[in-house]
This record gives sequence, structure tokens and C-alpha cells, in this order.
Amino acid sequence: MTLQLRVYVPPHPLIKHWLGVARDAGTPPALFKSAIKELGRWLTYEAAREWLPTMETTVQSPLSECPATFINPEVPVVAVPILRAGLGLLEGAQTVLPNASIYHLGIVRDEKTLEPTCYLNPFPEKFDPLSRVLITDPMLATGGTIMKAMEELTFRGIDASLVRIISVVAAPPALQKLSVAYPSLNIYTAIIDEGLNSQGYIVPGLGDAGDRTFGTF
Ligand SMILES: O=P(O)(O)OC[C@H]1O[C@H](OP(=O)(O)OP(=O)(O)O)[C@H](O)[C@@H]1O
Ligand SMILES: O=c1cc[nH]c(=O)[nH]1
Ligand SMILES: [Mg+2]
Repeated sequence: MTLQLRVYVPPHPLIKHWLGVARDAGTPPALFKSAIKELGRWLTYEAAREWLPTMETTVQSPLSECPATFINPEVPVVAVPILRAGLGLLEGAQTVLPNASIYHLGIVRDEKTLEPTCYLNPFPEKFDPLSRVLITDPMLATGGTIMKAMEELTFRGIDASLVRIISVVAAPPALQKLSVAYPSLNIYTAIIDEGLNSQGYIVPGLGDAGDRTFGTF
């Protein structure tokens, strides 16, 4: 598979640790949710590098004036959790990006056809084209869901190169689709798995992320 887009798998011990906890079928929902939150925190930290806009100024230290760099408050930072499972990652992301505006995007895939349906879209008609957008969705499987999310954003003026996707497990079909449609996109994931089973679940994956987060088995 040839990928043009940039897919980062940060080699961080905390990311590996929480991925192991999330993968373990014996992990109960409360701990699973904590693991996903931690992954959201560290993946967002990694994704923010060279993405969050900064501004240069000076501050007066107790001893003298010195240069200082701050996050530029004029550039909108937008987080888009894909319901339901993206909410767990969002919790961690918000610890890194406390001032982000949150737009909850509801997309569910049909369990038989695997086709995504959007049931909640609170987006404005147009976003500020300079907006930095973080999409949170733990599972990139067939890619139907994430492609729909990208379509809804780019249609409203978002530049794909300013989007960061954080996911826990990404599979080749999703990465292939994103690569063809959005070559300038950047994805941060805890792992890239082998592929999908006949029901569209990622193998080895971690099962149904939404059900495991919210205890709906
Ligand atoms: O790449 P795809 O094949 O489209 O699958 C990935 C999507 O499937 C899951 O959501 P699901 O539809 O189960 O909704 P949920 O989060 O509400 O459980 C997951 O959270 C992703 O959003
Ligand atoms: O493995 C998968 C694939 C899609 N959605 C999930 O929650 N898990
Ligand atoms: Mg689900």
C-alpha cells in the first residue's frame, strides 16, 4: 500500500501502555474509558506539535524583559468528536486544548452494510478557513465514517492540511481512502493494525469502542 498522507505512530511508552489496557478484553468499561482518555491526551499532545499556531511577544520576568511564545488566541481551534466513541478521546484532548470549540458530529455505521449515516451535524455553514481542526475517533476501519466527517468539514471551508485526526487503531482500508482523497492530511494513531474481519471489525483491534466505553453490550 502506498500512502501519501502522513500517519504518525508516536513511539511513546504511555501510548503503548494505554493501548495495551484498551486492547485487553478483560478491561472493564470504567478502566477502558480511562485508557481512551489517556490516549486522547497523549495523541493530542503529539498532534499539537507544528499545528497549534503561536505568536511571539515579550514579557517582563522578575529580572528583565524577555521573549515569550504564546498560543495565538486569534486562530480558532476546533475539536470534532465523532459520536459516540470519539467522546472518550475528546476528554483527554480537552486537557491539552482547554479552549477548543467542540462540535459533536454524530455518525453511526450500519452493522450489516457498514455504510455510515450522519444523525447529528451542528457545524456552521462556513468555518474560519484558518481553523485548526482536531477530529477524535478511536477506530478507523473501513474508513466510511472518517471520510464522511472529512467531507462535512472540507465542504464548509476547512483545509485538510490544517486537520489532525487522532485515533487509537487505524486499519489499511481507512488509511488508503484518506490518502487518495486528502493527501495533505495528518493522522496520529496508537497503532496500525492488519485489517478487518468479515463483520468490518479491526483485527486484532479492541472490539467495539463505543460499546466498551459506554457499557452497552
Ligand atoms: O471506519 P468505519 O468502518 O466507518 O468504522 C469506524 C466507526 O465505527 C465506530 O462507530 P460506531 O458506528 O460503532 O458508532 P458508536 O461510536 O456510536 O458505537 C467507530 O467509533 C468509528 O466511528
Ligand atoms: O473494530 C472496530 C471497527 C469499527 N468500530 C469499532 O468500534 N471497532
Ligand atoms: Mg459502535
